[in-house]
Amino acid sequence: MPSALEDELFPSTPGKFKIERGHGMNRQFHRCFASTSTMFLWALFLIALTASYLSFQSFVDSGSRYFSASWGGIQWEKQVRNSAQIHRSGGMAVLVTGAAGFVGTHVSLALKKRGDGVVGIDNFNSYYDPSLKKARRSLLKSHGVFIVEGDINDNRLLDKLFDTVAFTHVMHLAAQAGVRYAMENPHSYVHSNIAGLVTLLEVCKTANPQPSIVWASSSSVYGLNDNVPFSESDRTDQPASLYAATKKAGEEITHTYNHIYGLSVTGLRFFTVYGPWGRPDMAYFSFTRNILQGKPITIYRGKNRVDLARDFTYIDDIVKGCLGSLDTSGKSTGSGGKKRGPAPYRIFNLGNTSPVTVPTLVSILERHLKMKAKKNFVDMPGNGDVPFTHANISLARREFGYKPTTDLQTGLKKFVRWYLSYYGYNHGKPVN
Ligand SMILES: O=C(O)[C@H]1O[C@H](OP(=O)(O)OP(=O)(O)OC[C@H]2O[C@@H](n3ccc(=O)[nH]c3=O)[C@H](O)[C@@H]2O)[C@H](O)[C@@H](O)[C@H]1O
Repeated sequence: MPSALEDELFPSTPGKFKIERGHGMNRQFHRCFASTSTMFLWALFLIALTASYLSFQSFVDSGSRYFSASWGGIQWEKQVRNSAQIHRSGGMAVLVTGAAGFVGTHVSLALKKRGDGVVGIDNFNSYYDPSLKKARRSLLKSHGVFIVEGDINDNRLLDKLFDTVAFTHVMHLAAQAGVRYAMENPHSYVHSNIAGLVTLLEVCKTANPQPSIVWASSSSVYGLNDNVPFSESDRTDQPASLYAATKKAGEEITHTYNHIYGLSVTGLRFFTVYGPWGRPDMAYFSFTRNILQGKPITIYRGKNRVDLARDFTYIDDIVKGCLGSLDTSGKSTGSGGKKRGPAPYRIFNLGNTSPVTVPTLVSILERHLKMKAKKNFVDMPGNGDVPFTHANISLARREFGYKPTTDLQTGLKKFVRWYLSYYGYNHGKPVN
């Protein structure tokens, strides 16, 4: 015989109540009460079931994150320590964020070649083809540089890295780059350029000893400034894109950490960096790809059909600027999260000082590729672009002898040579 409760919870047929259970007000009331409590118990049961499913799911998620973490363990620590070994007297141990990126790869290589210790960190995101980032990683690996796969928002990983190596410097190049993409995916800029930066600074501030920090700001912070050439003292409170706004915010945020915690900080305003192993999202790179594939390219034009111009800067010059900044960065003064005295806070333009228009860039590429571009000229859409950039580099020259030596013609020649060999072209034709 089923109990009364069982009977209520699991009525054998829905019509059963009507037929078997009584008549009159009392019965009606009982029936109503019984069905309400049944529903209530069912609801409780379902809630409990959902809650246990969700907590199981989160256990599985965190468990798999833990077990599939691509960092940690004795072997991993050994790789990190080996990569960080210094092979010259007075050398530095540098943590390079965004090491599988364009600038990150070149800077890591240059540091390693002169005997500094280098450990990279990169999240290998898919903003552009991750296979290019993996190829850069292989290049670095062949020179003894180890890149940890992880995100700068992961403070446990950063803490672990600082526990493993007493980094003297951080070269912070990890960022969400690209001016126009900010309209498509604004949150990725906040995630990397703001939240990631703060996570990194929090770890650096408590590290003992504190490292000196050199990081990538951008020429885009000048925004609508029209003082030419752009000097570090010019106004930077009129950003034209969210990308620029996050880089400007980075300058303010790093200033705060310098002021409160005594971190030595140098911000570098890069001017449209180009060269071998570059970024496929940038104009010179995507133009090259399209010209070779016979596809049209879009060339933006400013107000009154004025050509846009950029102070294109070759990667080797930028690398010299980065190394010069690291070498002259001065020490952080804090320890255990406390400031012990004032520390350097610096900002430098790293540009080329000779702006070139975008149509001229295209004609140089046509010459090197020996192919004509199919050009579509369109009015510059309101997507964050600025009409021109032009760097005054006298501060960097004075401070660490920064002197760019590669003009666009020469730099693009080197880029095209790399492009053709990397993507397997022979005399302009793809090699199968
Ligand atoms: O100095 C910086 O701080 C930034 O430099 C770079 O931004 P930009 O100077 O905008 O470079 P890039 O995209 O190559 O466009 C170059 C020119 O081609 C024009 N452009 C672009 C695309 C296109 O299809 N057509 C076109 O005319 C375009 O209008 C522009 O005039 C970095 O990407 C950025 O991450 C940041 O580091």
